[in-house]
Amino acid sequence: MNGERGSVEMGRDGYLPLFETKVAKGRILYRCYAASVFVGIIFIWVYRVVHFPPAGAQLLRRWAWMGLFPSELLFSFYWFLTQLVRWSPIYRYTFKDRLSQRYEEVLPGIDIFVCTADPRIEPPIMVINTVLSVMAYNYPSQNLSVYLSDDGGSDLTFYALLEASRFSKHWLPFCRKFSIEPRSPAAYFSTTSEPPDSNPLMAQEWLSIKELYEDMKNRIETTTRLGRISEEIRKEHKGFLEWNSASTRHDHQSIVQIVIDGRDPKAVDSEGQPLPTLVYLSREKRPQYHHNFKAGAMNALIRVSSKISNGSIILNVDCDMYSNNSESVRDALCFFMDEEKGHEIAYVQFPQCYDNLTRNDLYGTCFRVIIQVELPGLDSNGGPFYIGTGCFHRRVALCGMKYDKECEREWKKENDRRGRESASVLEESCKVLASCTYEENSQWGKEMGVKYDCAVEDIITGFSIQCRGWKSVYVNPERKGFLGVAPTTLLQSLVQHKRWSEGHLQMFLSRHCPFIYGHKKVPLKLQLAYSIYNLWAAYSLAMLCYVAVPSLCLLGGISLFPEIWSLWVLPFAYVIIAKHAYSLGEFHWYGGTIQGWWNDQRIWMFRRTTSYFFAFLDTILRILGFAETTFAVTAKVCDEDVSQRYEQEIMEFGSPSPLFTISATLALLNLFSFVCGVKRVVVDIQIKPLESLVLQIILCGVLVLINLPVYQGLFFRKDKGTMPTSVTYKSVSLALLACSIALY
Ligand SMILES: O=c1ccn([C@@H]2O[C@H](COP(=O)(O)OP(=O)(O)O[C@H]3O[C@H](CO)[C@@H](O)[C@H](O)[C@H]3O)[C@@H](O)[C@H]2O)c(=O)[nH]1
Ligand SMILES: [Mn+2]
Repeated sequence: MNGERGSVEMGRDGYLPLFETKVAKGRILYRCYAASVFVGIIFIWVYRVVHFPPAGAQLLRRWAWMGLFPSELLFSFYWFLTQLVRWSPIYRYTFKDRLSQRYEEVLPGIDIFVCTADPRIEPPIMVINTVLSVMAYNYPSQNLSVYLSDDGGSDLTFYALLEASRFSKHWLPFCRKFSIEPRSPAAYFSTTSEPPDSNPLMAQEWLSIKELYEDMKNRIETTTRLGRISEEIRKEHKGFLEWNSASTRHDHQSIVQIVIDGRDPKAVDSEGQPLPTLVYLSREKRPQYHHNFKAGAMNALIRVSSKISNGSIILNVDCDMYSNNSESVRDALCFFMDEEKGHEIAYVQFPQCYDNLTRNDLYGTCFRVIIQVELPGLDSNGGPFYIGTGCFHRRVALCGMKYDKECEREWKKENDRRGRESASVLEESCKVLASCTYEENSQWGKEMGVKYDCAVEDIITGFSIQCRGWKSVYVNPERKGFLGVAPTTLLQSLVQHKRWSEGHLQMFLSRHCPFIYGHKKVPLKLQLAYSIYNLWAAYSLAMLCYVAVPSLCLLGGISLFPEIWSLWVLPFAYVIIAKHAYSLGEFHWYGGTIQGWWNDQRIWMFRRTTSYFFAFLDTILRILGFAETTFAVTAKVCDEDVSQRYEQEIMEFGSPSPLFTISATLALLNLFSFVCGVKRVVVDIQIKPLESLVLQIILCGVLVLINLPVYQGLFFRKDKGTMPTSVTYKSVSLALLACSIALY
């Protein structure tokens, strides 16, 4: 995987940098390939122009041509952009031993934000596992503060956090003593299910800590199932008084509870070592105020934390993204504290990885190629984007400050930042900072903090930081920094992509468009790289055209591609084969299976024809004022049988959704066309027209192959995850309708 180490950067004047950057190898070969494909693409364009059906020709054929050609142009543009990020990817490596030699005594304060929104689909036990994993970083506890933002405003989550604070007194020493990984108890006990025999001392403690954990887990899960906090528990902490009978998720005052006050000399673990500060925050919610989803939560966190601990580095994780590597903080600091380049870095992004992936990754969630090629490519083009989780920020940059060469950070002054106010006074004053009215007539959500009014608040925020002159870096250490929960059903995955592609398109069409907002502020190649993702939704039209038009024309015997014996076939064949062979090679090189690649192709087709298409429509509607930005939170739990099918890599349809109707209709349409095309070959044996339809028959055949799971879901499966009958009826009728229109 790390075969791509190229030139090594050396420090000048004996100065040893805290990180190094290596350029990917084998680029010459790659560039030759890219150039040859490019030539092929040009030939395809020429073919399309030269063979444009003349005015007298079939009208349908002209129309189809006018659909295909722009689609091909769009695909070519997309291909061109994706080559830009492959041109010279770079990889970063850190020197943590140098960091601790130079800076161990003056390490900066780190504030860690964990966001949760709904205790039903983000179970409190999962949330606190993430909290515990970040409390247990290999980092001085007095410099670490963990904030849990609960947009669900749930006393169940608060209760779980209290339990976690007690458990942490034993968990943190255990992690420290035996240097275990990962430090989320759930993840640790699932990877290490037996006490290690090699170390009898550890085995003893392992058993007792496991028992403590299981007890806590049972208590939390019982309470969560019950759905309310018993009177006895209520008496245990003053915090519960913040919930009264009138408060609901969408209507309650701000709640700030400093569960562990790191300044308190009594806040120590079972070995007398200090504990990190731990804060529960649920910002005020009122029906008449828009809460701006996760962006709103982040901004409340930024303000509240500035009052309590004011760490100069902020780490932000989603509630399912536990820390899988206790060294990540130090990895990130190697960038920020590097004497030569550190002062210009605004954020350090880790990839978003998952711990519940199956071997062939049916829903293509792991983004293998994006994580291992495109993000390193973005890094070399001007900096990766901020992807909302697993990202370390410099506080001032996140708050809206412009990069300024003059203002290099003095890390040494950081440590005497703590105020003397008591915890309860702090709690009261923080409530104001987390209130609905605080942001009225302010720059929050605009020039300060995380930006509002975009479904991908993270991307747009990161981009504006880059436009203010800051750099960002991407780091993907051997041991993954963070692991989360990937969606386990097709619908969840498609809905997530709808949100993303919609947000991206929204960004492209807003004043934050990379080409406008970024003009002269970031390199052109970075603007182009953002457009790859910004235009996801727009490519849906090209894809829809390509999966429907040639098949429909096949039914009517209308030819859209060169005859099989013509030389014009060559560029088509070359481009298609070379592109896919390369993509398969790339996928495999970075550890994917062949089946995984095939699944990936399928899911991209689904996304483009459904999620991105709906995102496109919704964006247009929103611009016209008919729809609002929403944020459908991805579920992190599912039923037993759903998760079993997920493990077996059986595609989950289950619930009726217009997204499924589209993909099923397209799948059936291709099936009918393919059958009809093959019938022409076998029964009619008309050689001449056949020759001009061969490419269409092949295309259609490939589409049928890739859609096999859809036919299974429509007709052959009996389990609960099959296609709902309503979808089957709708799609069959729609496909038949389309076919009959094409035939007559
Ligand atoms: O009103 C809200 C909605 C969501 N969240 C939290 O935001 C996080 C991300 O939500 P999730 O449903 O898991 O979305 P994903 O699609 O997995 O999230 C990715 O994409 C989002 C933007 O679309 C980013 O905000 C996320 O950080 C990024 O991981 C979760 O921790 C939620 O609890 C809130 O705090 N408040
Ligand atoms: Mn998520």
